[in-house]
Amino acid sequence: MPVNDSITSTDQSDSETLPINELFYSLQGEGRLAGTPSVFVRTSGCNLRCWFCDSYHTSWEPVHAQRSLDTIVSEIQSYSAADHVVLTGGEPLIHTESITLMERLEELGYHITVETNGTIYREAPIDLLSISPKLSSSTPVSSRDPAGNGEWADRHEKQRIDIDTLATLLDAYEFQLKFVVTDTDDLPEIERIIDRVRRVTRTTVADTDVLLMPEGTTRETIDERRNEVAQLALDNGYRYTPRLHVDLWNDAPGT
Ligand SMILES: C[S@@+](CC[C@H](N)C(=O)[O-])C[C@H]1O[C@@H](n2cnc3c(N)ncnc32)[C@H](O)[C@@H]1O
Ligand SMILES: Nc1nc2[nH]cc(C(=O)O)c2c(=O)[nH]1
Ligand code: SF4
Ligand SMILES: [Mg+2]
Repeated sequence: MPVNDSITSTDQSDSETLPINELFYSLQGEGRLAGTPSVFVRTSGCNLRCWFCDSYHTSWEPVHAQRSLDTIVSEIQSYSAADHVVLTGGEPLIHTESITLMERLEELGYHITVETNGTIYREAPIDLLSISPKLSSSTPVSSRDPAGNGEWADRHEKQRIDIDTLATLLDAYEFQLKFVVTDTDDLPEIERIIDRVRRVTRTTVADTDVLLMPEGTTRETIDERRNEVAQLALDNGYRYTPRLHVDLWNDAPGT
């Protein structure tokens, strides 16, 4: 439990709401905080449509209940062992109300990680920005479209990488760059993106700030892919990140 959890907010946020797909307590499964007990708040709605999106009901078919920030904060506090919150989605930074939520959580002393696709800049009290820039292998071309016939492909392709926004985010926050790897062929594009960002940002992007994560939502898929992704990390000096939640709980909901 955060130390200053007795502070109550006096702002006008009681009337603000966010579309919430799910809220649950789990171990952070990905990235440099993997293994950390955390409350996950998953907003609904996304500006992209990755064909492999593991949160289908926030992107392709968004379903949600609008929930007041008060009830979201209360439910987070009900997990009394947690002092880390992960705000994810969908794309949490499409919602301005996400900022108010983070301001309230900061007042309460929580460590805040935001999982984002890196296409939107917002000023907010973020402790770790976990950016997952999307590669061309994420584009929902007709042969890989889970919901139609490639109707989203052009829009996704145009919006998935914005180097200036990425650089602005890296300059503003403690970050990790977490790439979803479907195949070893993804490597040249990852290198190009890092190279382009390094030319624009004022921050140093170390190779160990770059995390390679196997694509997959089930143990079977991760089993097939983890060794080649680990080898890519070894060969190039990048980090490998597991998907601990998949190892532990496979594709069970709320994990
Ligand atoms: C559902 S996204 C939500 C946050 C944000 N929209 C984003 O993409 O970063 C959460 C994390 O899951 C990753 N992800 C989504 N589908 C995946 C899959 N099939 N395999 C591996 N990682 C996946 C994303 O790249 C991101 O790091
Ligand atoms: N355990 C667990 N860790 C995660 N790290 C990032 C997640 C996400 O969906 O953003 C996630 C998730 O869905 N579950
Ligand atoms: S950007 Fe994130 S939430 Fe949106 S479709 Fe891709 S993986 Fe899913
Ligand atoms: Mg997930």
